[in-house]
Amino acid sequence: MTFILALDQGTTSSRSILFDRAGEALGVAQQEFAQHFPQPGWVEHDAEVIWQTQLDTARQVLRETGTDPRDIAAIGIANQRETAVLWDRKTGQPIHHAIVWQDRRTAAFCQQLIEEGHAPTIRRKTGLVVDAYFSASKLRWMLDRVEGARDAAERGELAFGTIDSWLIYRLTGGQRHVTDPSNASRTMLYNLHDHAWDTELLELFDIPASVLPEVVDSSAVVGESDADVLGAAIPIAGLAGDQQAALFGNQCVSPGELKTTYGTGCFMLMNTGDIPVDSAHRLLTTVAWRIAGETTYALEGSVFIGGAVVQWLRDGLGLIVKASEIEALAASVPDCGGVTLVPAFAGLGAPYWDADARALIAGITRGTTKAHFARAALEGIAFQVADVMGVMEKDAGRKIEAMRVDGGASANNLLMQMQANLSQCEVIRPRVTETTALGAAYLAGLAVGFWESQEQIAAQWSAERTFAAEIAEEAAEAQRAQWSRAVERAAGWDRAASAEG
Ligand SMILES: Nc1ncnc2c1ncn2[C@@H]1O[C@H](COP(=O)(O)OP(=O)(O)O)[C@@H](O)[C@H]1O
Ligand SMILES: O=P(O)(O)OC[C@H](O)CO
Repeated sequence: MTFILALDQGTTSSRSILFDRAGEALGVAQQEFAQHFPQPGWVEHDAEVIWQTQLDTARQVLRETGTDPRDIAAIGIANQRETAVLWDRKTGQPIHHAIVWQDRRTAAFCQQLIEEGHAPTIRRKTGLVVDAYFSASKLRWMLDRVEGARDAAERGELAFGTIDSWLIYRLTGGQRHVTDPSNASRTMLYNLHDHAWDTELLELFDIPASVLPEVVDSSAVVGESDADVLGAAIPIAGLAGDQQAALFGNQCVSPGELKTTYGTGCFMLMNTGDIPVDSAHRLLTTVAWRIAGETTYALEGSVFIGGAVVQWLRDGLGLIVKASEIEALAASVPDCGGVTLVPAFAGLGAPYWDADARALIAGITRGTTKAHFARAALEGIAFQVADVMGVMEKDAGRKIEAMRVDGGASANNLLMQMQANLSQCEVIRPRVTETTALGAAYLAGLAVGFWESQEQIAAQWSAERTFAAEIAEEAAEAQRAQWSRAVERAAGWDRAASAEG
């Protein structure tokens, strides 16, 4: 048994990566898939397409590397989190498009929960801020709005899952309906302290317990792939939300270690060990992983729009053809020329939690060019991450001196330098930036003895490049003050768009 197959099901693409025992990626297959925006603020995926693209890429990577599926020791899965799928247990068919984590359709319902005073209880039980981001209100919406769904659910005919559950259900030919605590802790239905679905919350969201998956460890054999799917029955032995998988893959395994993943969104997670630390600044308390029944927790700052702003410059404005072109365009000007871009396309996440904020570009003058827009877009990503780091430092009670990074947009040197400047810390990029897939592979490989210990894995991590701050603290503070003025103007912009449709 010589390989681990990692499935990295992200917001914009499905990827399959084959890893060897040295933690090296031997092959990668990737497919982007359609994003559906049926109404302003709504974001959906076709769950069937998610499955098909994931399956195609898995088959492709095996084919292209000439790998016999019998040589795969285990499958590990990392997935976009919170995105809710509801399917028919008998047919295995989704009864509605998946409602994506970025979707704001349930913002009004969440506001109502806050006004009714439920936020403190929800926070205490789940570690989450009440927001449309999480799965519970999305699931409730489907049960209420899809004809016949609630009755079918009451009869036990429907299954709910985040993307991990959905993929495992399909991989096992409908045999297994499971999730792990890192994913469960993003639903707003999972009690962090009881390590179980919470009856009171199920009642509050009007969710029948019959739709829920069984919660299993993040690193354990939870089933086998159906032999017809990949050509052999392969143990499925690792599963985690993609951000937690990246924390593991980037080897932030000791308390206090943190990373930020720059993908569609940006997610900063700090390992807090076996303590579910409560944030005083609206960061999320979340499960990092559960191994052999032992839960590790993390504090998280979630930024909804990261690399997605680069996609918008590419697809929405047509300023670039490929995402990677943004670096040269942005570097062609020495600064943003006074332009600030707040990319609040889907509201603002941590630390603002403002569902009604909308994007704006401020400070445009007659001399503004597309290069200034490109540079302001990158800075907008870095400013948001700097905001999150600011509150993470307050919660941690110390200055953060260094942060590991990963994800697609971490390849951008200019962005990483901006981050080091604005956050006044070292930004450390590892040799392998596919840490999400690697984390899932490690979780799976540990469960089947492919890797013997976490120590063996830790030895595989190494830095590729470190970015140190090149501007003085006062200059960083001045830039951040300007950013804050722009954020104030984006705040609460679109109250109407959040009305529940
Ligand atoms: N060189 C780059 N500079 C800035 N952003 C980039 C660059 N390359 C890719 N991206 C952005 O990174 C994201 C893809 O990263 P990835 O980690 O694959 O995301 P996800 O897992 O969310 O699909 C896209 O939003 C893309 O626009
Ligand atoms: O698809 P990504 O990598 O941007 O991750 C999305 C997050 O899991 C959403 O919480």
